[in-house]
Amino acid sequence: MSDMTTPLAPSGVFSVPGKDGDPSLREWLALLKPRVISLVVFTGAAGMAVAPHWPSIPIGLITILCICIGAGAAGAINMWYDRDIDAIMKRTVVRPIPDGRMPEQAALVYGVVLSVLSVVVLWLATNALAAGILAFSIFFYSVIYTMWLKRSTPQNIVIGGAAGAFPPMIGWAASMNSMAVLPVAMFAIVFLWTPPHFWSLSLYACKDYDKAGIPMLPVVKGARHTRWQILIYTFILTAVSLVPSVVHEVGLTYTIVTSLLDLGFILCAVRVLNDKQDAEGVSLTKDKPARFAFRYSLAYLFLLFCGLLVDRVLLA
Ligand code: HEM
Ligand SMILES: CC(C)=CCC/C(C)=C/CC/C(C)=C/COP(=O)(O)OP(=O)(O)O
Repeated sequence: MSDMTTPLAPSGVFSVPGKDGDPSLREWLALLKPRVISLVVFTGAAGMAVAPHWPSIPIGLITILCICIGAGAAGAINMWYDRDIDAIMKRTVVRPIPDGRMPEQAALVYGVVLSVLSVVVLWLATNALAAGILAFSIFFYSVIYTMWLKRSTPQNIVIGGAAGAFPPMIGWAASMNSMAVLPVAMFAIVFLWTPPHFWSLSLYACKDYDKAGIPMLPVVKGARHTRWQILIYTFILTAVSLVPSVVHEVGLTYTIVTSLLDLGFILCAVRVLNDKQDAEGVSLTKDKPARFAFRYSLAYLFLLFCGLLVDRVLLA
């Protein structure tokens, strides 16, 4: 267990320029966490598409681009602030800043400029509501989660998960310039999905987080506690995932697809709970059920939103 009383702060020791001169396009792209934001952007596009009225195709594309750039910019600010801990963890040491391929100030300027650009363009192209939620999500992820919660509480993900849950509301607001039950339900689904998504990964990345002094749940409360929390949140998620059906915003297709996905997620969480490897309170890094649950979480969210799209758009 780590001493959580003195969270690490960025030290400024990585202010070296890129190894081979200026960073290449590859480094600039890597700062945007492209793989992670692909799913974030998909949920945002889904929020826009399930709304009763669509914006024109150019405005729709600009909205998707702004969510993409805004989420990526928040990721760049996250990587700038986390450069000290990213240099300690095996999973993140290859990132452009700790690897010395990206000057740290350049990453910060890039993140801030792209954040402002994405919000202003979205405002001009759509409305203040959509732009305001995007601005709040960027602030929430880069300041509230990254600079505060991540290093100070094991509940970091539970609260910080809100940042990644806003894109469906941004998409809907871009289409409608108003809010409704369905986008709020989509927010709640992503919000409640985040703990089982992340805690599954944190079970097998626990040593890294411990080494970096980050109070992730398995580091502070142990693996058994985390396994129970994954199961509890999975149950809550499965209940909330059916809210769109209960409020008659979707039909049988979504309900069937989501019920099957829910069943699979519960089975994953039960397997994670029953994993005996840490019965002595020690978590090993080769946690196969947790690795599977993490991958399943990604498929779950993608397919659930596909179900929603099929139900609301194709079969409407
Ligand atoms: C605070 C909330 C979240 C945390 C702390 C979190 C954490 C993580 C971490 C640590 C990884 C591994 C990334 C890597 O190895 O570079 C990851 C992967 C991923 N996350 Fe999350 N996540 C969160 C929310 C989300 C949300 C809201 C989405 C999408 C809606 C998402 C989608 C993904 C995807 C697609 C990957 C896989 C990336 C790959 O294949 O490399 N995450 N997440
Ligand atoms: C529109 C908008 C701003 C959306 C935000 C999107 C968002 C919150 C994505 C979160 C995804 C993510 C990789 C979190 C990891 O945080 P981490 O820093 O704990 O993970 P790390 O250790 O891999 O850096």
